[in-house]
Amino acid sequence: MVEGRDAIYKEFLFKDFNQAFGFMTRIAIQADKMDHHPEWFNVYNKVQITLSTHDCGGLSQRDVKLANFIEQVAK
Ligand SMILES: C[C@H](O)[C@H](O)[C@H]1CNC2=NC(N)=NC(=O)C2=N1
Repeated sequence: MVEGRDAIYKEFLFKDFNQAFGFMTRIAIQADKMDHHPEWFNVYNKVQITLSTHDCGGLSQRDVKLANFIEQVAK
């Protein structure tokens, strides 16, 4: 969870930038298909992702769905 707002957060670490960006690319394609986009920050091998639904000002099923997809890609 994120302090002070209804959102979920997770940090992912990879071997290098190529692995991190490949991960982001797969998420980006799925996110656009879902019309549900992450807030994220990347430095080299680190990707920090926050999910929330701006349209409802909190969490929705779409955040859970995208989070599950991200977990699968991270495996
Ligand atoms: C206009 C557009 O469909 C909306 O703004 C979509 C786009 N992507 C989105 N992504 C997220 N995370 N929350 C939203 O409410 C949202 N809304």
